[in-house]
Amino acid sequence: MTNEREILITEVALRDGSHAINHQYTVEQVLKITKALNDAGVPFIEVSHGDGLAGSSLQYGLSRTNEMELIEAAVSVVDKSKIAVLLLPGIGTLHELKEAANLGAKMARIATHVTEADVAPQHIAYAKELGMETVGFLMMNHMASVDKLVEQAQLMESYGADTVYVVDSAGYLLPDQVRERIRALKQSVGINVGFHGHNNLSLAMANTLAAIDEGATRIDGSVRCLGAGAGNTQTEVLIAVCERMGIKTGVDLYKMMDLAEDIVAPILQVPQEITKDSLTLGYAGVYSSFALHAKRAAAKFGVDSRDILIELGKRKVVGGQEDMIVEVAAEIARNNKQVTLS
Ligand SMILES: CC[C@H](O)CC(=O)C(=O)O
Ligand SMILES: [Mn+2]
Repeated sequence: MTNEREILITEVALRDGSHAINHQYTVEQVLKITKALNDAGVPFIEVSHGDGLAGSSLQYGLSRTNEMELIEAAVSVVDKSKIAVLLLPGIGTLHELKEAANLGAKMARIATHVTEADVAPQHIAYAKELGMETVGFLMMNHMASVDKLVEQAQLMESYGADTVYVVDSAGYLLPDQVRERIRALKQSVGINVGFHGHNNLSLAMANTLAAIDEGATRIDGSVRCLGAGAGNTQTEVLIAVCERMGIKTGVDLYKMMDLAEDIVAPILQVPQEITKDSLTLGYAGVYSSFALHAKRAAAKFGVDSRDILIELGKRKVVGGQEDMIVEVAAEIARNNKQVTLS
């Protein structure tokens, strides 16, 4: 790998990490974590419901605290870092985008399924109008060919996105696949290229390093790994690895380690690790945020959650189709019963 690289980290524990704690963040926790991230020098801190602005619902999980209160709290303690928000068109609307911008959010990450960038132009244009930096966040990246990805990234660029991300929502991609994708984007778009990994196959760090090596400069990390499924690339570890490799992040390693150990670890109800469910997500190519829903459906219908996830992978279910989880669980339970009876 070449040295003298510089990357800008977006910390996602206060958004993707919200999945890991059932969207139970309090204002006090957000204040403490954001202040520590700001002091450590993290450039961007994303704060939203795990499924983006307005995600709080029975379908996606109810937030304990209104996310606008969390955004306001985060903004109140930063003097260096910028607060980012995630928005999935169809879940969040221009209304929430405006509210977040009015509270002081400076970056809007507009997330679409990897083949559906064309639902984003209105949101990207409005975020720009509100003076925000914009990101086109192409989720479930493994579900499109490299050519399709390039086409969709070019659409994001044409809508005015400042950055386009390869989002490995399922933690399914292998390092060579990440390389191929980032390389193709670097050759075909003129905007920043970013990478967001999930650790379901224990490849988040390897994939992130492959992305950086191919020229990705916007990188997502999550302190103590807090994120959907097995979590994201662990920020404090990434900082240490980047220091060893001569890649500049501008983030203070000791401060990040202290934040992880003293503030974030005690919030976790269970340690963030690769469980049989998160491993199955990565193996089957399923949306990381489906893990907890599948676990609940498995308990309700008395079936193995891995069978549900494997079936969801076969059906190529995407974000927004959470209702399919219960349907699949019920179907597996019916089939199991028939086998027992026959
Ligand atoms: C539902 C939004 C999703 O969690 C966004 C994301 O982080 C991903 O696709 O990995
Ligand atoms: Mn994610």
